[in-house]
Amino acid sequence: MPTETVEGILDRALNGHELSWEDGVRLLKARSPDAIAQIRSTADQLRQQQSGDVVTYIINRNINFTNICEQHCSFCAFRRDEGDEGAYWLELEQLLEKATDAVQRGATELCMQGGLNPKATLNGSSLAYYLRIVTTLKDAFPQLHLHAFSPQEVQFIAREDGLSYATVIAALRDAGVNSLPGTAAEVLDDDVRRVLCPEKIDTATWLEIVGLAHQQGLHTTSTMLSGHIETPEQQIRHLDLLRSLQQSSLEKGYPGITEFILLPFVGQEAPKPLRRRVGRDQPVLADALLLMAVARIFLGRWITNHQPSWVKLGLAGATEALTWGCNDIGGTLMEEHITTMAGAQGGTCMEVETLVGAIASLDRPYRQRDTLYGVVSCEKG
Ligand SMILES: C[S@@+](CC[C@H](N)C(=O)[O-])C[C@H]1O[C@@H](n2cnc3c(N)ncnc32)[C@H](O)[C@@H]1O
Ligand SMILES: Nc1c(NC[C@H](O)[C@H](O)[C@H](O)CO)[nH]c(=O)[nH]c1=O
Ligand SMILES: N[C@@H](Cc1ccc(O)cc1)C(=O)O
Ligand code: SF4
Repeated sequence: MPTETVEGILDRALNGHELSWEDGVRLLKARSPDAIAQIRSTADQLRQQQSGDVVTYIINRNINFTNICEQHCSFCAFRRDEGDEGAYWLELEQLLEKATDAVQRGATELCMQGGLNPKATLNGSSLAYYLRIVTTLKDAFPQLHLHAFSPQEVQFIAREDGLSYATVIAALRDAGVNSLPGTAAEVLDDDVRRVLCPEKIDTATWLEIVGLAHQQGLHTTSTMLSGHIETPEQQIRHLDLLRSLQQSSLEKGYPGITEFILLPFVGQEAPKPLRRRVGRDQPVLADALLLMAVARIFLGRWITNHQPSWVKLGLAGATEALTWGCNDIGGTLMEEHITTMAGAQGGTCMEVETLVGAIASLDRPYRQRDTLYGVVSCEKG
């Protein structure tokens, strides 16, 4: 059978057909400027059909409560051993101060994740320690959305305390966690994971924990760490797994994945072996843009919110991504450590005026959203 043209594949996508893995790989391997322009234009049309012209943003704050981590992911410049220079572990009062400041600045969300610190326990329990963080913040700010703890952190707590994933997720939820970040996905391919994050949960476990979070009534986001050793085939396999997981969660009437965020690898200060192997310090914008466009086309109606990372691509790069299928510019973040420590150039904080200015520069309307893409009322409180 002759291979279908890129145009043929894009036509099918525009007509609402689901693309196969082969179709996706074909698109990602396109090299001619014409084909790439067609992919961009299709992603932009689908963005328009699926989420309209409005570009959303969120007022949120990152809090990374510790960088002490027992794992050694080969891309991670954030982690430290206890006692290392730069190792930190925030007290509850410091978390409360940061949350108070965030609320005063209009935040609706705290995005919280950290290192995997076996000493972070309360009465010998890792879960009790995490629950105390959650209840402390929620008691002070019940209205604040806690978007917290990656599937890897859920597995860490479960392992430390000998509990099931479902028990951990339910306890976090009952204490006030409102949704889970879909980090630790990296590339959902166990060959890639053996090199990138050999100590992390495997592909099946990531999918299991995110599926369980949905089953327990929590939305999650989804991410991909791109631009290191992975192949186009592995990138599409990752998107395919996200799409199937979303189909299965929504079919059962569970909440699902709210958005897809591409996280291009920043190598500058990353540990030397991977940095040398990848051979570049900053992401290649053109590669990230093409992948974001293909993600919009491939995920189709199943995941309709797409966010670039201004931390990793810079605000100009993230703004350009809004014309390659993205419909959200992300959060104000207020602070960012993980990729900034890896040498990211995009900055650590954005003012609302800066984000909406970037959106307006494309003549697109903007709107503040909450974590689940709901409307945030204009009243300031
Ligand atoms: C640092 S972890 C924090 C939560 C938890 N320790 C975990 O690994 O799930 C959050 C995510 O940051 C991203 N990240 C870390 N280092 C990065 C780098 N050098 N470039 C781009 N993204 C990075 C990875 O995708 C990782 O899953
Ligand atoms: N928090 C980081 C993001 N994006 C996440 C959003 O800000 C937000 O938490 C999510 O959309 C849920 O509402 N992207 C990064 O590259 N780095 C971050 O630290
Ligand atoms: N994935 C997180 C955001 C995030 C991404 C990259 C990071 O380094 C940190 C946080 C989310 O779901 O919102
Ligand atoms: S990515 Fe997360 S688990 Fe891996 S070393 Fe960094 S902080 Fe630890």
